[in-house]
Amino acid sequence: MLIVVDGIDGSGKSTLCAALRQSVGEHACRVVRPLHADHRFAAAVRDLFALEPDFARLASTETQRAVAGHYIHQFAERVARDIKPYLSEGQVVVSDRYWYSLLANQHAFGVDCSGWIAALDELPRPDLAIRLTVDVDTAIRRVRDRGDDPWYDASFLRRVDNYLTANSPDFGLVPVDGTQPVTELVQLVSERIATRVRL
Ligand SMILES: Nc1ncnc2c1ncn2[C@@H]1O[C@H](COP(=O)(O)OP(=O)(O)OP(=O)(O)O)[C@@H](O)[C@H]1O
Ligand SMILES: Cc1cn([C@H]2C[C@H](O)[C@@H](COP(=O)(O)O)O2)c(=O)[nH]c1=O
Repeated sequence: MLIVVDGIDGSGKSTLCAALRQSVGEHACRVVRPLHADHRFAAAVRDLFALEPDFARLASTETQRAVAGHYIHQFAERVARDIKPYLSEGQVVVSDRYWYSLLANQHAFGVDCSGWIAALDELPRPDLAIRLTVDVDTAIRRVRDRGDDPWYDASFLRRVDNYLTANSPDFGLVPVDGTQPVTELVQLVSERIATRVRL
């Protein structure tokens, strides 16, 4: 079974994924982060931001398209390596992000990746995909309280959020209030999983 937890940075994805693994049982459940950025690559991208503060506005450049292509190919490779074999073994795989937020991030940079959707839709379809909803200011405050210095600003995250909100029905992403206590989120997701298993 494939469970996807998506949402903007700071929405609580990693926290919920870890709690779900505890709830399902560590032996039967894997948490994967197929979009987690390669540190050297991410550092190089951040250097570009430092050199050119308007980088996000130069999104239609070949550089940003190349970054998008890198993330999409890396994602497909990680799905093949870290998700598919474990689904075949009957494990529960909980994916922290899926291609939904990948496309949302590219959209926020101004790169239209809608041409990729048909190919991405060939990858394993989640049995349940939720989008944790948290307002952008709360999300950024959470990231800072966590001790991180976000590389994006509120307007970037708002563009990501708007894309995810607008495309949730088409992507089959179920919105879930991410400000609820983690214990309640785990219970809610577990109930939805049970419903689907019965179907
Ligand atoms: N339901 C919640 N209520 C209150 N605080 C939460 C909740 N879930 C997570 N947090 C806190 O918010 C912060 C961000 O959570 P987390 O790291 O899980 O978000 P994330 O969506 O995985 O972020 P990123 O995409 O940046 O990795 C953490 O400090 C976490 O403890
Ligand atoms: C720097 C940078 C990042 N992204 C995307 C790639 C991923 O979807 C997220 C980062 O995910 P993480 O779990 O927080 O590591 O951001 C991008 O599309 N373009 C970029 O330049």
